[in-house]
Amino acid sequence: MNSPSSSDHEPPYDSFLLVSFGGPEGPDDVMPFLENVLRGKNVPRERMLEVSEHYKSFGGVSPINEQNRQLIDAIRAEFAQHGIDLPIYWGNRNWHPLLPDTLRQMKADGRRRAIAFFTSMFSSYSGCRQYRENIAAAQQEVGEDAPIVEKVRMGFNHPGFIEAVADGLRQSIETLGCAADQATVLFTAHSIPMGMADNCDYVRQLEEACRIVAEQVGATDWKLVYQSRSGPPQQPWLEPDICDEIEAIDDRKKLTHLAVVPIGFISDHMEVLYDLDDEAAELCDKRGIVMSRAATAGVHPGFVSMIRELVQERLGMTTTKQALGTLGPWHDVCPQNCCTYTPRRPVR
Ligand SMILES: C=CC1=C(C)c2cc3[nH]c(cc4nc(cc5[nH]c(cc1n2)c(C)c5CCC(=O)O)C(CCC(=O)O)=C4C)c(C)c3C=C
Ligand SMILES: [Fe+2]
Ligand SMILES: [Fe+2]
Repeated sequence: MNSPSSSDHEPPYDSFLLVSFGGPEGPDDVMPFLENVLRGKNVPRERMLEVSEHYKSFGGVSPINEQNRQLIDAIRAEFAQHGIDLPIYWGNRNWHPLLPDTLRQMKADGRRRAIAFFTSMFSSYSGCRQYRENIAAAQQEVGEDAPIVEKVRMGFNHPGFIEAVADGLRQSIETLGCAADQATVLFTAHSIPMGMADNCDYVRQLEEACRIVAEQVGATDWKLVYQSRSGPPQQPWLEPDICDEIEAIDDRKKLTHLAVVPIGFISDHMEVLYDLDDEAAELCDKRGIVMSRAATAGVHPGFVSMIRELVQERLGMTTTKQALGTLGPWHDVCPQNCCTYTPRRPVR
């Protein structure tokens, strides 16, 4: 699915592909989008309808597509500034522009081999293997001479991503008006089923990124929590949920100031706006807790420069691979068993 970065038989890289999740752009898109997201996943129909209401309360428009357009503009400027001459394409898993259409266009434009960036900073089935499967399916659909697509390594511990998250947290703590070592900090990421978490380094990478950010900012009271769980109650997913944790801390020691850092998401899409800015904020309000939600990486210059540096690595324009902390630069090419998903039987 993701062949080695260079070989005598392969054409040179001639394009860049942003691979993302996609989101509805109007009320009529919401249900077909959610059908796409949840195909093959053990998620109750009631949860799908509940999430559809979140989207509909925002006019059926997810901000994710506009955020990706802005990211593409920023990447284009960054590439130009650093002499990277690659046309940029964009394809999604769940909504237009869909990957098969993008690969078809790339083939028509004569593109033969692309460097891809997935909008997921942490390894999981959803953020790694499923995207590679989506690309393989799109290549099949396009047929002979579909472009080869090779992803850059995961950037969870790259200094550019860490800088973007750390800046968001610093700003949040400033808004709260307390010292970094006085703030309670909850880093949050998308919950996933244990059957997915067991087969990838999602939690290990998240814990490491949170630790590095907290250390850079000087935050000592921090914890990684999860949000946006979609499974049936009997199925184990990663815990604790952010709202449960807020209640537990508040019951234990009367929480006054809380910084919430959506480290698991690169932009302010629906799961951030609804689950954090509405639900978690409402809970904090009810309990008299002052909450500040940190900005996501978005188009932070550090984040955009990280994408450019990861591309430069693949182009052979640099021999240095930057990574903070203890895990080192992640693999360029996913091993055979990378990020598999074997759903666990529900506990009865
Ligand atoms: C079994 C796992 C998951 C289910 C079920 C699930 C449902 C679900 N997700 C969204 C919307 C988004 N999810 C996003 C990221 C994301 N989702 C999962 C897992 C499940 N989601 C993971 C592991 C991740 C992080 C990695 C990734 O794929 O990005 C995002 C953000 C995507 C981005 O590019 O930033 C969105 C949006 C919905 C609506 C949904 C259905 C109930
Ligand atoms: Fe999701
Ligand atoms: Fe992987």
